[in-house]
Amino acid sequence: MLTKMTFFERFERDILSGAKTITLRDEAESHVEPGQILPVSTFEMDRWFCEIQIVDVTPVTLAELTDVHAEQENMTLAQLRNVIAEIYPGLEQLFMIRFSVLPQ
Ligand SMILES: CC(=O)Nc1ccn([C@H]2C[C@H](O)[C@@H](CO)O2)c(=O)n1
Repeated sequence: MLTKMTFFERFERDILSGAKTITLRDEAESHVEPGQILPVSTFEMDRWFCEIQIVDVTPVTLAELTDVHAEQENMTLAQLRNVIAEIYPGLEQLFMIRFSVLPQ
C-alpha cells in the first residue's frame, strides 16, 4: 500500500484549488484505498504541499477516457491524452484515483 503520493509541480495549484480531483496512475501507483489519507509532495523536489483523502480507485483504459475524466483533471481530453503519453508511453491500463484535499 502506498504511504505517500507525488505530483508534478505544475499540477500543485490545480490540486490545492480543487480544480483537479483525479489522477490517472499505472498499476504500481494504484495501491491506495478509499478513506486512506496520504501526504502529497512534489515529484521534482519532494516538497510536501497537502494531504489528500482517497475517495475511490477505478480501473480505466486509455481508450475509455472521456471529457469527464479530462474535466476532473482540469484539462481538455487532448491535453490529458498527451500528458498520459508522456508519463506512461504505450500504457493502456490505467487506474483513476479520485481524491479530496484535506483542509490545512
Ligand atoms: C511519478 C509519476 O508518475 N507522477 C505523476 C503521475 C501523474 N501525474 C498527474 C498527471 C496528470 O494530471 C494525471 C494523470 O496521470 O496525474 C502526476 O502529477 N505525477
